[in-house]
Amino acid sequence: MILELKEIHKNFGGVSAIINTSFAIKESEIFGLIGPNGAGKTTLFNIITGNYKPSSGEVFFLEKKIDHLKPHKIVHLGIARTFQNIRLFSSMSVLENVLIGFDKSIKYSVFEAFLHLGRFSKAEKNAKKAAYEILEQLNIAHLANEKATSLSYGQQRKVEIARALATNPKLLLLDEPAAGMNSTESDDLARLIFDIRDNKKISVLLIEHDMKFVNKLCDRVMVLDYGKTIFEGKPNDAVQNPEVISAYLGDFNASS
Ligand SMILES: Nc1ncnc2c1ncn2[C@@H]1O[C@H](COP(=O)(O)OP(=O)(O)OP(=O)(O)O)[C@@H](O)[C@H]1O
Repeated sequence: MILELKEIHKNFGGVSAIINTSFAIKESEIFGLIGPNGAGKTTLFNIITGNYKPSSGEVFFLEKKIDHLKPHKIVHLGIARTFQNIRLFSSMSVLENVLIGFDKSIKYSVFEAFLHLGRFSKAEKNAKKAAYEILEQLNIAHLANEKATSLSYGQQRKVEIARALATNPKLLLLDEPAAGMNSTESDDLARLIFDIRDNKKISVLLIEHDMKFVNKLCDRVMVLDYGKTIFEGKPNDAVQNPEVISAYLGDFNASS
């Protein structure tokens, strides 16, 4: 297992956002987290990335217990994420936004950086080359010098994914990656996620409301409702499960 959550509870004051949730993701799996607004999906992401501590329960990444670690340590171990609301640096170019992801792998002294010497310029050159390779894989290398926030919504989401990939993750967490995309963009994104999984052997955990996207992409899904797990299994079975339909999918089934 690449990731394992055991009996997670999370309370915010009087609100139980997550109630006794356990699940595990296998290596090279694409796993979907779905459920209505406020179900606790983003809270689970924040627990996995170390932004929230669970009230109780444990999180293991590649068999190592990580629920007590700070977010930057967890990035170093190999978990990267994107956000529901895109978080790019507006004054920076696409390339510069992606280069931020490489910080953890660049080792040089402040003195070397100041003089643009030795390891600094070598590390900088290597990081730029690797950033271009990622941008090429995502078909946005031609936009490297554009201001990140001048791009279309779909392209900005790709820049966020590029920045996450720059940290060289083993597990990628995507929070509503297809939100706001048209069907051509979301088909393109699905191909990209398959490509990341197949060629880079990165496991993917994603939150998504677009059930067609989830059906196409995910090996397994977990459905949350008010912090409780109401289903875990194949997406095709989820859409036929009565509890899932009444909690979440009524509209989806009626419209498809
Ligand atoms: N920092 C916080 N402080 C207090 N309550 C919080 C906090 N973060 C989340 N919650 C509460 O926890 C519950 C779960 O919220 P969460 O954002 O995880 O849901 P979600 O499934 O990601 O919803 P959405 O699909 O709208 O993003 C909600 O009741 C929310 O108000």
